[in-house]
Amino acid sequence: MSDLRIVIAGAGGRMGRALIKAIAETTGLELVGALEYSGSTHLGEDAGLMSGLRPNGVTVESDVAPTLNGADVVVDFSTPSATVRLAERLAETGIAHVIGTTGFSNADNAAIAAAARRTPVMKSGNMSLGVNLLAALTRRVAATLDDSFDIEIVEMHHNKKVDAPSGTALLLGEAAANGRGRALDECSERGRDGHTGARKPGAIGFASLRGGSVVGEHVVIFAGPSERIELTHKAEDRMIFAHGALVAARWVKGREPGLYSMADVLGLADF
Ligand SMILES: NC(=O)C1=CN([C@@H]2O[C@H](COP(=O)(O)OP(=O)(O)OC[C@H]3O[C@@H](n4cnc5c(N)ncnc54)[C@H](OP(=O)(O)O)[C@@H]3O)[C@@H](O)[C@H]2O)C=CC1
Ligand SMILES: O=C(O)C1=N[C@H](C(=O)O)C[C@H](O)C1
Repeated sequence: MSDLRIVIAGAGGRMGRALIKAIAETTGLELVGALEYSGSTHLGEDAGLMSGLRPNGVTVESDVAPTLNGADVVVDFSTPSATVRLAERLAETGIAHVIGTTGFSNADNAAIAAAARRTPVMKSGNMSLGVNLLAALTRRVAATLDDSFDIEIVEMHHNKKVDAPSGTALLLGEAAANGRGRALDECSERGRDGHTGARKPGAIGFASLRGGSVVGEHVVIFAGPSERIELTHKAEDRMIFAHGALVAARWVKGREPGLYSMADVLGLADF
């Protein structure tokens, strides 16, 4: 008997398959649907077999409406445009939405916030406990040190990642900006190249490296006069994101409509 009926969106991707495995390993969770886009080569496959498991009788589909039938929550690690479309559909149904997708534009974020006025949405650029604790620490350190400590965020990911900076780097940047009492949009410096001029005081800089099979590494650097603090997180297995997303799925079911973060789920909002 399951207590949570889950649909995975982006089912054929690296995270989709990790989530299908994590659901199979977790008591009380049931996979009731697996969504992919209409041109996907995975359509019609058994979701268990696709994920390296035994067949589970759930077929990968592109048709959203029947797949949602009876679901409590959709866990979505797909693409920004697919996630925004799904958020609009879920707002009509009241089914909860856990969003791990990254790479959203400001317009995408506004559309998701609008959907969250009608259904509960938990959205985070990183679902791991470690990164969300790192974000809380980053906010505290940024608030403690003044602008004589420059903040730079460096991330490295595998060579298949399509967005930069990573969602996690942006989450850490938001935390740092929040600690300094600023909006990230007003102080972020991205993609430096050529004659950039000296660094602006109070800026938050981002650098992205891509290569090999790196699951995800983030360093927040506070570079001051003659000393430097570096806060680091290294993800060694993407199952940490899958397990975090499933904790969020249990937490978000039955909440009031609203846009929640992983800090809410983990009780770190006032850390
Ligand atoms: N928040 C977090 O903790 C984490 C977030 N992520 C983010 O999750 C997202 C997915 O990552 P990852 O699994 O590595 O990437 P993948 O490219 O492996 O997976 C994305 C999947 O979504 C599919 N897809 C494309 N369009 C649609 C659609 N319209 N409906 C449903 N599925 C669709 C893709 O199909 P196809 O390949 O055929 O195009 C693919 O199977 C990224 O944005 C990534 O940054 C990743 C890890 C952790
Ligand atoms: O694409 C990935 O792989 C990851 N994406 C997320 C991000 O953009 O930060 C989370 C994690 O670092 C892995």
